[in-house]
Amino acid sequence: MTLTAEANHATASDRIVFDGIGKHYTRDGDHLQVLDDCSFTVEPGEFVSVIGPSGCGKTTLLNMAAGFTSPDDGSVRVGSAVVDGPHPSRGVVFQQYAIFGWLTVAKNIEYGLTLRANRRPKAERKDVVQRYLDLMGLERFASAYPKELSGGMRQRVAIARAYATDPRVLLMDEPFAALDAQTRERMQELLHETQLSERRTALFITHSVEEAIFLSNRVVVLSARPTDVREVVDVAIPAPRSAETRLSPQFVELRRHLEELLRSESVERVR
Ligand SMILES: Nc1ncnc2c1ncn2[C@@H]1O[C@H](COP(=O)(O)OP(=O)(O)OP(=O)(O)O)[C@@H](O)[C@H]1O
Repeated sequence: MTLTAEANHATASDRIVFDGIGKHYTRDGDHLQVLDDCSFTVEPGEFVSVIGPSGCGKTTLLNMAAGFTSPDDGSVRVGSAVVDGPHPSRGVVFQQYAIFGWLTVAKNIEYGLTLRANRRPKAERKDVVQRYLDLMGLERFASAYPKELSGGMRQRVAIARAYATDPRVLLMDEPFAALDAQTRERMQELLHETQLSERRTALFITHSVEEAIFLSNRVVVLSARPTDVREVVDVAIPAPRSAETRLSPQFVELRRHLEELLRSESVERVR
């Protein structure tokens, strides 16, 4: 099996297009041009990671797709619609555990399905919650509260909650950055397995080259600021991927190539 974008859920209306994005911030009265004519596409059902030098604007791009911030130039489109604000059709997972401490695991997963914009009948909600408890290995923790869970488990709840609302696209901003190395690898494997069964259109921000390769169909490498796309790399490694995949010559060669690209961008920046 390959990790191609033959979508289960995804349709052409789930394509994410970053088209000629420009964005600046004003800091201490100075103009900081972060993004400059940055363009790339996430095809329906595709999992795309974005990597780039520190501070190059990765989170800014994800926030634009989420509708939390808008570009100065260009546009972000999901399908034919220009993103102009948050919408439940775009699920977001952050680095911090953005789950509710006063709700059980099951209630956290169910939460989005109880909101007016996305309300489902009770029986359907129960099925959806069960499905994502199973997929994320949380069956035994359905009635636990977040404070009783490890960091990795809390992130599983956050991911399950994002999937449960059946979003057209998933936007994930370094969701595993705060986890220890072993938990992080296990989480990557879980997310990879989930992606194989769900085939959502997903945009994933990370600082980890290895994580990007392991999870993705393609990796977008951003340049140093003012940022545009330095290279888009295809990850033609068959799925399902496993711990051994990380040791394969193809994986190691891709990692070397991407690390070299990042290094050259960082060097250019400090010059
Ligand atoms: N609201 C803001 N006001 C001023 N500057 C900002 C704002 N948001 C981001 N920046 C600056 O814009 C640049 C890009 O930020 P962003 O968080 O998008 O980059 P990033 O690539 O995700 O960063 P990191 O690699 O540290 O995760 C950074 O220099 C950041 O300090």
